[in-house]
Amino acid sequence: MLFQVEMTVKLPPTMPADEAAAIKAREKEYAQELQRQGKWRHLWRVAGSYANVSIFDVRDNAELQELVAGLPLFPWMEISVKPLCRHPSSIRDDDS
Ligand SMILES: O=C(O)C[C@H]1C=CC(=O)O1
Repeated sequence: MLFQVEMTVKLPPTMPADEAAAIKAREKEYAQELQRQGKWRHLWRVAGSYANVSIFDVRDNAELQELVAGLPLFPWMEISVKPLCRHPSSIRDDDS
């Protein structure tokens, strides 16, 4: 199942820089591992903001919840999710 996930990161300005850097490093490792596994299919920065638009390819809603809740930055994110299905005019083979 494909989902569009939008994540906006809101770290408190009072968080010490080294703590923020450590969380971001763990986040990067986690995100890259899910990309290698094919579960996090696309990851795009929303220009001009600390936000991304992502496409997840997961078994079901429960797996999406598990993966997203496991993000090291999860406690400081606003997240919105939209379920996707194949567009009838798409010419891409990997859209479903
Ligand atoms: O930077 C972000 O958009 C937040 C998060 C998503 C992947 C990652 O490495 O960090």
